Amino acid sequence: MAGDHSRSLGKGSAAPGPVPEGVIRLYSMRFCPFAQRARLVLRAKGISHEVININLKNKPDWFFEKNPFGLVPVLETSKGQLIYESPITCEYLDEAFPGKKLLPLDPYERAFQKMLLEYFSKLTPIVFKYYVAVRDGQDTSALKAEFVEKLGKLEEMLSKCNTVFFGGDSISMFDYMIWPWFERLEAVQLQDSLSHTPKLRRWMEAMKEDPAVKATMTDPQTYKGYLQLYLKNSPEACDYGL
Ligand SMILES: N[C@@H](CCC(=O)N[C@@H](CSCC(=O)c1ccc([N+](=O)[O-])cc1)C(=O)NCC(=O)O)C(=O)O
Repeated sequence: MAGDHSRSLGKGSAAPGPVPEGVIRLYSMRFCPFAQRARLVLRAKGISHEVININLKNKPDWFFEKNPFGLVPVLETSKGQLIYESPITCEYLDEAFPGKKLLPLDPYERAFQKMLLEYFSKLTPIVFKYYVAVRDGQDTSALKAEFVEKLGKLEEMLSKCNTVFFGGDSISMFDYMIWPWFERLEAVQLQDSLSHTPKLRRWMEAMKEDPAVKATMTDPQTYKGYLQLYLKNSPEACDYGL
């Protein structure tokens, strides 16, 4: 069965067959933060799954039949149903499978997590832009200031929660939704942005203890190696380190 660390499928590869009964398939890429969201939820809920990695710099034609936008993550069920867009894949997994519910059951708490996620979605492009600017030797001070300011608001939100995690004293969906970007801060040289956010630092330490987080963790050096190739559009990027 294809796993999290399998080589990616590229142009010319045979399309995978139907998904076996009792399993869900994730189309992923080892270094994608959006796909990592789905991998975290699959692990946290103990869902039996297989992973097919896609070479995003040399995509197979058949992949566009899985997602017309050609992006990972995508879920495929044994009934041939396809689900994409990372928050939608994660909510689907939470609803369709038994076990611990990661989204709160209370309608306001659910809405709160979704509002936080909407806010967080404004931070993710800055991380990527910052890394590109560093690589190109550009002045990064404005991007850094914008990131620090937005992180400060997230710190305030966590402070108001008055708990270790955003949804209480145990991990919930929003924590998993944002973790992949925190894991990459060192690789993109933004870790010092956390110097004025003690609550977020404590949250990160607590996150690192979670089994799903541990199982999907990649070291900063490997991320750096991947990002350098990805930004050069190298077809080797997605298989970096294998
Ligand atoms: N809304 C979608 C977005 C999904 C998405 O964009 N996926 C990238 C793969 S991730 C690209 C990547 O490696 C990367 C690395 C670092 C950072 N960062 O540090 O912020 C961001 C992205 C992709 O498939 N791309 C394929 C394509 O663009 O053709 C969702 O929520 O599902």
